[in-house]
Amino acid sequence: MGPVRGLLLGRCLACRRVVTPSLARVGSAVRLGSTYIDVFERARSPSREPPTDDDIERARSRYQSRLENFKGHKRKAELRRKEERGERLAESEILERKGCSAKYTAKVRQAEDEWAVRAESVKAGEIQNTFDMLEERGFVKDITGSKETLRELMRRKRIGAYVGIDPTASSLHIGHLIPLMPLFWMYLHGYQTISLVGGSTAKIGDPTGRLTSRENIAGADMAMNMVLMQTQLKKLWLNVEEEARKRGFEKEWAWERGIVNNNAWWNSQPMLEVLRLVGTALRIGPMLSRDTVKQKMTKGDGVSFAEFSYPIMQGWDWWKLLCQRGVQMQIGGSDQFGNIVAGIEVVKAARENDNSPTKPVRHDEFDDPVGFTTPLLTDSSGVKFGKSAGNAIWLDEYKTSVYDFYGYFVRRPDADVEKLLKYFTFLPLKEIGEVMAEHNKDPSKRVAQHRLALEVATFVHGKVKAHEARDQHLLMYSKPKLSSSPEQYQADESHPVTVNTAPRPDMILPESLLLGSSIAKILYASGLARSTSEGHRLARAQGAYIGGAPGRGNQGRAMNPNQLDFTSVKLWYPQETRKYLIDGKLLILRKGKHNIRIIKMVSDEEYQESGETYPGMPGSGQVRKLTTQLQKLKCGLATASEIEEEMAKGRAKPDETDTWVFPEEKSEQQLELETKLQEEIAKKHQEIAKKHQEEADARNAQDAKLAEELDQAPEAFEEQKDDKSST
Ligand SMILES: Nc1ncnc2c1ncn2[C@@H]1O[C@H](COP(=O)(O)OP(=O)(O)OP(=O)(O)O)[C@@H](O)[C@H]1O
Ligand SMILES: N[C@@H](Cc1ccc(O)cc1)C(=O)O
Repeated sequence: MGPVRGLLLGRCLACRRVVTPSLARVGSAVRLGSTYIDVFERARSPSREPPTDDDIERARSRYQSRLENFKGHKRKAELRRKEERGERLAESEILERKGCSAKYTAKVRQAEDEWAVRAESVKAGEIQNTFDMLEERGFVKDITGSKETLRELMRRKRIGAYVGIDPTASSLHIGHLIPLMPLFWMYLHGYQTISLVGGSTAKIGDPTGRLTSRENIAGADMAMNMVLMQTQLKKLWLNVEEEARKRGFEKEWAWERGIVNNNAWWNSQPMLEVLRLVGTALRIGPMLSRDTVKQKMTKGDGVSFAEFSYPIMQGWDWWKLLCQRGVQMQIGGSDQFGNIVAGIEVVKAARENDNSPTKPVRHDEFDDPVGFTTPLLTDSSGVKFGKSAGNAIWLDEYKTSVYDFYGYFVRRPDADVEKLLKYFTFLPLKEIGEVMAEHNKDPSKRVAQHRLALEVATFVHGKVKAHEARDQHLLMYSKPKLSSSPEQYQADESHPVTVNTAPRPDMILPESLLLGSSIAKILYASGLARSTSEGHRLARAQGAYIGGAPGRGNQGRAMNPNQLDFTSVKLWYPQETRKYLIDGKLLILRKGKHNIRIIKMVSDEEYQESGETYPGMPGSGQVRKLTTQLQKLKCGLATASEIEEEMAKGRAKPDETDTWVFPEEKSEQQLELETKLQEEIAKKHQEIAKKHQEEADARNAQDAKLAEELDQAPEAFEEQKDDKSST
């Protein structure tokens, strides 16, 4: 009350007049909250200019904010005392203490209240515990602690969870979906969820379950894998949103999903910090006795120090995610159990040794890190599906076509199909039961397999491609009964590029183009612009982006493959592009959100040998051919019909050397020339038609004249005829 009393009672907040002690005394009922009004009223004096309404309003708001400030201080002190007593602070209280905006804090508080209501409903058995749902669907194999603690934790807290994947290949595969699906389900039930791309861990390579070390991946390939994988994850997350809409999940403000790359911390991580926080606590003995280490040391090619440290790196990721995003849970395939257990040790050690005031505090067992693993998806011979085993079914349609992807699921045996429906689809269990009942009436129809294939293909590749694949399969194996009309496909295709319709992102382009041409030409060649001039416009309007930031110095230092932020493309000199090359050979361009090109630079000879061509390639012929045809037509060297015939031939059998990377996209110049040619042809046709008409008119006129003359003098006509025939 002290400082406030001084402020408020010392001076009237409206007229700024000093309030004398006697005035303050008059307001004996003066209390915080009414102070201003009382003091102000009493400060009014006929000898002074009375304050205006504006003065009063200003004073009122000044008073209000001081009051709030005061209340804030009081509240912060209260929270500090609560923390000192060792009591748990809610997330909103922590934010309040940190001085976060009142609006945001209020939202967090509301989310907490909603979660508390939900937790009570789960306790009362009105809502299913999310853990039970995951277990029912078969996602839980091993748990790191007691099942009851995990259930209770998931009931009480809107915890954060993550799944990590190393970008050691250019695509995800269906094996990855197994630990990702419970993460997606948790998102749909309101938890905070993160998918992590292990840009740094991939450089070391997880030795789990291997006898030989992973091969080093070149910087450019790693950067390409990271971009492709992040793009795929983004696509999956957007399709999860779509599933949520479809299945009636109502999205709340507190739902959180994200993709992070562990480069974000490893790129600037002092080794000393890791050694100090966790290195001192972890014991070599138990680490050496881990199965992976023992197996690889005795039966494989030995264990490098880096491989030995891999679980610590993975655990450090968890610690970082716990500090930054409150991620308390890790999910992985069953081969990850050892790494998850090691991660728990790392997190505990780091928490113990970290002295920073902002570290996540442990109050009880519900603050401990927890994890569970999912079963492994294996092929018919029991081998884990994965890139190392070489049996992966990829999510990238250019590595496994949508048709083959669909086919894989259609071929699943009857005995597995129900389990797979639970793993891979968002269908409620009741609906899965109905599908199975229908299937069991006549298993030869493979109703459940088709449903499974359609659901997964829709989730991964989008509705249009999934239905196309389904229809192709039905056509192949049974009498077609297509339920999806072509209009359905067109409806989606008429949209601009979306995650599910984006063209193939990786391509090659020759060195001479990438290092010797304007960025506008490169945008055109990569299919991101429809012409060089559109490329110009895009660059000028900064509507296209390039991966990373330029290297320093005139020569252009190769870009750091780990820094995959995007910078707006500008109209720079051709030699500037070099600065954006990753590892001297990879260029990443983007237009809009989803239209990405990962361009590998190859020598001109290599490009020529590949037989590829790109829009705007010198001598690729389209524009030249059209110009020649136009000139021929104008100079009368060819007739309109001949040109038309030639054009029709070109359409019916496209010249092999004319196959463009994105043939559906014609350049503006080409379109313009085509239009001109069409106009010219039409003009020629018109001219010919007009000439024919004139000739016909002339002939008709002559005939009419003759007929008239004949009418008048038939004999004369006969004579004329006779004359003609005699000559
Ligand atoms: N076939 C699978 N079944 C279930 N989970 C899998 C499968 N394949 C990978 N995972 C899980 O996906 C996550 C990422 O796996 P990872 O990056 O090691 O891919 P991978 O294809 O298994 O690699 P590799 O075959 O080279 O070991 C891990 O949690 C892993 O357990
Ligand atoms: N080690 C995991 C990937 C991973 C990487 C980093 C993490 O923080 C978590 C998981 C695997 O290879 O399957």
